Amino acid sequence: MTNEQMTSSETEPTDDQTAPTPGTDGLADRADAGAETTTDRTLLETRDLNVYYGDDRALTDVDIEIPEKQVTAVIGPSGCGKSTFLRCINRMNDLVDAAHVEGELLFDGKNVYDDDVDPVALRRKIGMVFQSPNPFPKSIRDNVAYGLKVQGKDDDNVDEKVHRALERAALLEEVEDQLDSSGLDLSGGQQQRLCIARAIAPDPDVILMDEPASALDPVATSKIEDLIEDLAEEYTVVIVTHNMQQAARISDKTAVFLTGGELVEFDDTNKIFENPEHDRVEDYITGKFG
Ligand SMILES: Nc1ncnc2c1ncn2[C@@H]1O[C@H](COP(=O)(O)OP(=O)(O)OP(=O)(O)O)[C@@H](O)[C@H]1O
Repeated sequence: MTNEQMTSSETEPTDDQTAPTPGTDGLADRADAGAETTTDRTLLETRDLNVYYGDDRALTDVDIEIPEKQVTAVIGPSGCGKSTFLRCINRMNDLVDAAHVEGELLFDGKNVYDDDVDPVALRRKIGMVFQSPNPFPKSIRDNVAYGLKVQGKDDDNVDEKVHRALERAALLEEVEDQLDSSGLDLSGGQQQRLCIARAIAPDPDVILMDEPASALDPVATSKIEDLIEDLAEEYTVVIVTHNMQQAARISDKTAVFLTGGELVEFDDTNKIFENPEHDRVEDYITGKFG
């Protein structure tokens, strides 16, 4: 297992994890830099981003500016590159041998593909939640504490941080009396909120979500949607969804990718759904294809 693989949030922790030395990850510490809450400040930006799997291009010349502390939805038909785009943001595509990235992806002005950026540190600042809830076969407490342990912050405050993350993920009330029970004993919706708590425990700036509610029933989905809207007060959220109603309900901005990995339109969600610029986007939104 490589160092990179160890800290992808899907991966089981091991005993030999070491925390990277602060200040050597190539990334600025936004908290220390005194970053303030803003609404339209760009936090993530791509310039001419192209991604290939072998010779096949999955993303084509993508230029986008994703604002801080808002929900950006990424929609489009199957195979248009939504997940590929998401995985570029925290360099999860590094783990795919065939993947090759060209162009720039700036996080707070820094190209995450620069040689001096540590992808492990990057993934702590840009956390990820996957389609199927994937808690570790460990206690609820240890699932949430996992991110802190990897970060070398397994200190006296760990319980307080676990509580805070569970509260932030709207799960604390339901599990407060069973923190030592297995995370796998929770319902699907609770497991997904546990995974969200695990992602936010290290206090990231960005949370990437790849269809986080697609495996859940309507009640659990609704809770996750409420939570996502809430999280955007504190975090920048980028969510891939197949569900256009969900994108319309919870996002501030929507990016529409179409076949060939082309970003065809990116705008305020209301504009995309009520009056898109491009006929192809309108056709997609109105269900004429995809
Ligand atoms: N690991 C991989 N190896 C080779 N090709 C891949 C890999 N992952 C994705 N692709 C290809 O890249 C293109 C974009 O895939 P991606 O999964 O990003 O699309 P998507 O829009 O997220 O699709 P879906 O909505 O079906 O999940 C597709 O043609 C897909 O077959």
